[in-house]
Amino acid sequence: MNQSKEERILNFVLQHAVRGDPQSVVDHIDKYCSQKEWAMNVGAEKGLILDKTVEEVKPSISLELGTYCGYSAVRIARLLKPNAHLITIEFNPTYAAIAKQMIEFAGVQDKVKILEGPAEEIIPQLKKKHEVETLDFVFLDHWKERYKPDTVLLEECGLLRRGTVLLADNIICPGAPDFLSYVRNNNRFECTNYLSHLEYLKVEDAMEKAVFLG
Ligand SMILES: Cn1cnc(CNC(=O)c2cc(-c3ccc(F)cc3)cc(O)c2O)c1
Ligand SMILES: [Mg+2]
Repeated sequence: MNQSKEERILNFVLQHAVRGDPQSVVDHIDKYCSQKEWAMNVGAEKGLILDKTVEEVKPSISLELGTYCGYSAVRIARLLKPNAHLITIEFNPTYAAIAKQMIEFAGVQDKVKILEGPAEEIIPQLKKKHEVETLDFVFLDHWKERYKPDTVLLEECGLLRRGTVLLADNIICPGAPDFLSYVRNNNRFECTNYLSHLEYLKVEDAMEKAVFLG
């Protein structure tokens, strides 16, 4: 049976990256996806914006929406302080299985919990089932039309606190217009735009940081 693109990315990492070295895993995914096959990882350029935000927030508990192959989960986990954790939600079971192997190869499995299913079903379970109080950092990188409804759901579930930082990928391409107008016109969010480029291409893209003011 033919391999999927995501399996080819994973196999390239398993064969060429250094086991237990998250930076090596990130670098090899970027090498494969820039030279062989494009894939929707946040990539190195926007990845630096993600890194700077994680380093600034120093989150104890982070949530990622949209795991895909685990690139940004590994990217975030490599910067987390001891005893800090990342919960990452992936709807697609095939992607989740690839990401699990990627995260384990990188050696960050003790910092990352992958939850499979629709974010709108899992978010309401985070407090009771996954012992989350409030979130320090949220990276939105799943279906773009879900950014706004899932942000509203996070607030309704009491998962945001004063200072919770949301960082959203793909604000220009593919775009998340309803999310952007929601957070920018809502006086309970302080927004900052970071102009960048779509992963592995010269196409313009941007990330939006939205700090919840409580
Ligand atoms: C199927 N699926 C499972 N998860 C998701 C959520 N992610 C995206 O949709 C996504 C898409 C693109 C993109 C695709 C085609 C194109 F021409 C330009 C950009 C880039 C990204 O960084 C993304 O995060 C989609
Ligand atoms: Mg993205």
